[in-house]
Amino acid sequence: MSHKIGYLGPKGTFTKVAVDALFNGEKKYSYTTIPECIDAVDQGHVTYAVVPLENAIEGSVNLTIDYIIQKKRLKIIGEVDVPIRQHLMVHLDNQHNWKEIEKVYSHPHAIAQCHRFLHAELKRASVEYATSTGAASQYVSEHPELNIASIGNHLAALEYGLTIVKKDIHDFDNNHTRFVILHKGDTDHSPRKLKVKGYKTTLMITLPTDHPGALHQVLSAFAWRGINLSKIESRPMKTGLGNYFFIVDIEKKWDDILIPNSIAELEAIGCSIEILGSYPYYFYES
Ligand SMILES: O=C(O)C(=O)Cc1ccccc1
Repeated sequence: MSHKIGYLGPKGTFTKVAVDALFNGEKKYSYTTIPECIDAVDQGHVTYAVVPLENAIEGSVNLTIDYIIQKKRLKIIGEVDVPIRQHLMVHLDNQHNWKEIEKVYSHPHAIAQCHRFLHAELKRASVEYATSTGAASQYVSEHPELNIASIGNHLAALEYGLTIVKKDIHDFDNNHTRFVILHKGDTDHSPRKLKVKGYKTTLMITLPTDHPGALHQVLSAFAWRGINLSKIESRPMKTGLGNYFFIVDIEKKWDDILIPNSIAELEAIGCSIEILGSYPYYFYES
């Protein structure tokens, strides 16, 4: 059976690279923004959505985390970590005057990954944020009369017929992004192309306000059970300055003993816990 999969599009985005690596022969639907992708799963227009979650240089994609948390019925059911190479591209008509580019278009994370390059080589250019690197590249292809460039991957250049004028402009070599598959509920029937590398469980933990040392107790509940954490991050609750929740990634598949017991221990001190998913992460192969 073929499934419908939504992704952050249009053509030529990094998310499209991730979705093509994960799924074979499924129907893929492009959405312009991350919230639109997530809504499409929530409302049943697609069965799965693939969205970026975290970048090695820029950190979390807050829009994704905050929006998943609002739509708590969705679960993370898989993850792939994709290497990210950023290139500067222009319309063919502008390939010889790219050093005089006036505006650079891209997704905010792509811009953030190339700050040093932009500061050193394109000081006079202003930055224009787009919903994705694909959307930025499409805009550049449609406006040959403007002296503008986009930042994106080589597929975007191919898809939109743009010329890459400077390759590998990301500031740090080890540039990777985690993409996650979201689904309503835990049952997952779609076949994946990639081999499983390991398992993670992602929790959202809200601390009690009247309990000194609560974060320390959260960490020790996992530590004394020998459970490894691969990420801990605080996000504002949006209820006032100083109110946070924590996103914790555990390097472990859901089990019937260790994880439930650590959660019970944390609930006993007044923490509230949401399970955002317990899922395999895959080896990336292009
Ligand atoms: O805009 C894209 O192509 C995306 O898929 C989001 C993104 C942007 C920068 C790095 C990784 C993912």
